[in-house]
Amino acid sequence: MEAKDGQAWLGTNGYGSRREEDGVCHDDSATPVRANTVDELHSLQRKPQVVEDRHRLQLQSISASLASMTCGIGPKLVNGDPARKKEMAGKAVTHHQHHITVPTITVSDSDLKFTHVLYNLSPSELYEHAIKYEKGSFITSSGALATLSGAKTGRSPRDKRVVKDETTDDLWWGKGSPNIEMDEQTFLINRERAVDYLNSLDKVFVNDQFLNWDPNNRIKVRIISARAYHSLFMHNMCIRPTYEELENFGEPDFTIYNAGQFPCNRYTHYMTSSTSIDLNLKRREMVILGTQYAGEMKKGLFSVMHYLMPKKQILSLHSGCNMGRGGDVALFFGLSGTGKTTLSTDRNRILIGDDEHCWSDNGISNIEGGCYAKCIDLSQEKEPDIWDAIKFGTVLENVVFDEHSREVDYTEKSVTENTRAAYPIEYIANAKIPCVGPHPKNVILLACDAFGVLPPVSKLSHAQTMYHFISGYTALVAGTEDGIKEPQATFSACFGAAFIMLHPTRYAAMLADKMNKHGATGWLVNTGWIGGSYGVGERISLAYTRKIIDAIHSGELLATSYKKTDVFGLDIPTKVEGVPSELLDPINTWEDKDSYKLTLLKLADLFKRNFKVFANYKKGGVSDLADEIAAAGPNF
Ligand SMILES: Nc1ncnc2c1ncn2[C@@H]1O[C@H](COP(=O)(O)OP(=O)(O)O)[C@@H](O)[C@H]1O
Ligand SMILES: C=C(OP(=O)(O)O)C(=O)O
Ligand SMILES: [Ca+2]
Ligand SMILES: [Mn+2]
Repeated sequence: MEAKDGQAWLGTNGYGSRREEDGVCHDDSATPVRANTVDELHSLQRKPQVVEDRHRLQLQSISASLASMTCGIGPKLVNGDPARKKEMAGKAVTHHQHHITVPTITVSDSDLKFTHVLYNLSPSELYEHAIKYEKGSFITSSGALATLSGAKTGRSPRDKRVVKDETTDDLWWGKGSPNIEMDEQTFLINRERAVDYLNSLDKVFVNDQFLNWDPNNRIKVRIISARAYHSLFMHNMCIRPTYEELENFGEPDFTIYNAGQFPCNRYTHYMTSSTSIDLNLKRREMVILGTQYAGEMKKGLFSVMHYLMPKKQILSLHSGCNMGRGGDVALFFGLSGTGKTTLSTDRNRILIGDDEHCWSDNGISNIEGGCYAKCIDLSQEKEPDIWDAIKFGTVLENVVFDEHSREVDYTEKSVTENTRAAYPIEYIANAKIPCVGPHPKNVILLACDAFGVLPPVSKLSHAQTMYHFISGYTALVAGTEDGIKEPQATFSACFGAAFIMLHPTRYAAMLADKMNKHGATGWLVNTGWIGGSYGVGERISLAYTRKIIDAIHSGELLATSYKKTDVFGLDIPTKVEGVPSELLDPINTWEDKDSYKLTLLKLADLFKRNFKVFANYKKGGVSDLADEIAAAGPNF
């Protein structure tokens, strides 16, 4: 390129302000930076945090949390990133080097080291830690943080243990219960293992946050973990304190020690694998060993709420919740994968929460501050709001993406089918903040029936609502890798047997009472198969299910005409706006009518057998209703 052309080019590309009178190019159009070295320049970039006494108090409180049970004194803690220490060396900037030391006679090497505390970091800081130190962390094309949860890509309910002592006598123990017992001593052994592991690290992440948007029944939780992924996940999923709230946080009501990278010791009593999730309600602590699946923390805290809230006559619910513009609230119960998150996230309604709620005398409140959506086969067209929520700050677990463009392929199951996105609830455009609402008008029970015999929608009597709530049915198709399989029926009491702490009838009695008092209507919606079981039929389209849900919300379905089905005795509408009427009765969509009847009876039999244990249960407060509820199940 010739000089002349070069000058002409210079003059038109935006650098026109360069002075060239003396023939020399001066690069002085802007004020120069006040720095003599690159390091000095970099130190200008970040505004230091103001040192306050609260840092010292927080460190003391965290040190107490991390104290070993045997020596009773917490580790030496330093606020801030260990990597910044070297950078700051020899500088006057000591704001990140606040530490606490307890005068002791050092008897072990671990007393000589410092552990850095990364306290309530921002998403930006957590991204940087994840990307720098945690293999498998990447920024996707939409700005989300892609992470890997390691060997476990789902929860491990068989490894959950609950300490049995005088405070937990009234829990649900024994057959069918999710609460596998453990003694206090074993809990302390696992706790010590987790604490030693965390203290052996250079740095730990600490989140101090809240649960429950009902200000009168809010609890303070502390999560101590070793991964930025875990800290960002909980930042998104719990309620984020304001600066002032954090300043006055004080001591937590409940603490999680997440040492998920480190296994439990299989020689320890009660251990049946290298994973253990241990809940101690008296100590108000949970220990996680041997699993990095982040959902374990979220659902672990949910178990705690299932214990604490009913004590205050507040019903804890494994349900999604949204509200119409006119203030009508709907609950969506259902087991994993049945549509709580998908259907509570609705363009035309305000989202209160996707998974965990409380129903008190004042109405509904979300327990969490975020949502945890399944991402498998996610599409922008079908689920635009969830799609748009997957942006900077969102944790994307176990997804597969293009190495170069970082576009996520949501159809890809090579890591797991349980791919997930965790995002703060305000990432959904029409979220209700604070996440509270009035008493529900509709209670929708979701079942993904892969047998394809339950109607797409039925209106439930009061007794039927209780029957199906206690049954907690869904049927999914087991692992895809072994080819086509029979649908697997699952019955999970209260649509959340893995999380409830008291006998199911206790929650059912409260639900019956509240629905009665506030005049809520129960519905059963099958988000699963039509036209045959898995392998023959197909899953009902999300578009049709949304039409059905719209008709429930609008009141259209209360006004329409109904007919009763055989066997299950369900009332099904003859017409739903926007849904072909022949779909509404499953017998119409099955080509092989004999096979339909056999499958229907088979499912009814599974329901009957499952319900036997509850039919005779007289202890929980619904005993007077027991016969009526049992009679509301299938008859054949
Ligand atoms: N008709 C339907 N209704 C609801 N969800 C459906 C339907 N068809 C397919 N799906 C898919 O099923 C999954 C439901 O999962 P999700 O809403 O996360 O369940 P939950 O929150 O109850 O665990 C989503 O991936 C959704 O796209
Ligand atoms: C996070 C979970 O909940 P869900 O699938 O109901 O969203 C889970 O069961 O691990
Ligand atoms: Ca969900
Ligand atoms: Mn859920």
